[in-house]
Amino acid sequence: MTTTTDLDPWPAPRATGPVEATVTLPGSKSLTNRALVLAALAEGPSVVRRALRSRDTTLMARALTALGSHVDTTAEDWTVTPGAFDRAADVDCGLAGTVMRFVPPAAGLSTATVAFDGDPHMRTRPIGEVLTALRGLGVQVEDDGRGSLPFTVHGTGSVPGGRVVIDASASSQFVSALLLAGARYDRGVDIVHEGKPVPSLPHIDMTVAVLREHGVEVDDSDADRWTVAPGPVAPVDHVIEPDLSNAAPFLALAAVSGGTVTVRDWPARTTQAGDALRDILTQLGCSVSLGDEGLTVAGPERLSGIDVDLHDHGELTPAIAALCALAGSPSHLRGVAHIRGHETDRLAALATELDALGADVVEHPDGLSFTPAALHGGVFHTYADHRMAHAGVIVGAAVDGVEVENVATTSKTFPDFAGFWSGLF
Ligand SMILES: O=C(O)C1=C[C@@H](OP(=O)(O)O)[C@@H](O)[C@H](O)C1
Ligand SMILES: C=C(OP(=O)(O)O)C(=O)O
Repeated sequence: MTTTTDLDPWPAPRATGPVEATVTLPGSKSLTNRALVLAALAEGPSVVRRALRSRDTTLMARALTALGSHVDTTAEDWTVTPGAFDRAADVDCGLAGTVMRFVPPAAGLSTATVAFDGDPHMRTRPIGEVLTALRGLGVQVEDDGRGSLPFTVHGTGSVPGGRVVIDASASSQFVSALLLAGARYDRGVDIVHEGKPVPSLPHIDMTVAVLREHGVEVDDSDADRWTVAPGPVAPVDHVIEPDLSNAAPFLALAAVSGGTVTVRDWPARTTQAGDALRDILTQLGCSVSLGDEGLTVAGPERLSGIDVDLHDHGELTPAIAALCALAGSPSHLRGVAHIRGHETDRLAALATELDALGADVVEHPDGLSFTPAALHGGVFHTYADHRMAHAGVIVGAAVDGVEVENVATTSKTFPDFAGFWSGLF
């Protein structure tokens, strides 16, 4: 008897001609999980419309429910009714950076003990700076001294708050985490970053924007400093934008097939890092236009190589790297040392997997460079990383015989990605 499992290599669909498609994509992970946390800290019920229903957001809903909120995810629009954080809880962070970083500062407000753990790889992702900062703000945190999962927050019902200095060069989420709960701390929070530049700054801008929607007073007028005034968090009726980072493989499909793909509901103004795709795809030689129907990308006959700093939008690196491996001239992707701490060491994983398919790729401490080479088929390993799977299917659309191992790992941020993707060919 033959059995298949989710881990078995999945033959990636090959585009045999230009792909023409218009797609409606699921909601943003980053916006959904911020909306859920702030709704749970608010003074009354909130609605999260077009919430992303995926592993990361389900884990967030469960974590906030475990703390004491009521999160109803049965309908398409989710409702959050805040409740007292008064029960002992075990929080499963899975592989979600947003759950591991955003929930502990909220758990500090609980009157009970909250224990955190996650997937095996999650125990290697950085969190120590947040735990140290929380202790500085008056939260009792117990860990084994390694500054990683598992750890326990012993809530006392209130957090003094105040000023804290943090090195957020490993992840912007360290800052977002402290900002999200800050208004509920007795003295608010005053966060100062000291260290190498903070990556993914648009994600901190997103946190500030969502806080302001909830009526929270935030001052971000000085570089590397953010203050949140103590005060109530107002309930909000959120409408979640489509996930623009998850748009990358779909727009890339137009890029590699010489086709045309439109992503509906692309916001005219947004704090999502994925909006940078408009500029990056233009540099790669695509024609990009934002109109009433959405964002439309038309692929060129041959992609041009690029030299770009992805420090602000590192989560786009896997998809962009796949395009660079297929381009007709050399590329250099820089400024993304921090993505070695993402779902996997993405620079090492991309270099290994693209090299195995014939790419001429060099791994640098903070990026990757590519020289044009003919790619061939083979198994593309994904290291339980949804965006590695995106890189694999992009190459597979352009090259015969690419098989993507554990394509189901895409469920982190996209329900039934493989089914949706196959429907476009
Ligand atoms: O706050 C967020 O929602 C995110 C921030 C970024 O993290 P880093 O700053 O760790 O890159 C980004 O890469 C991640 O996908 C989502
Ligand atoms: C880095 C990512 O996720 P996380 O929220 O787990 O950090 C990502 O989605 O690319």
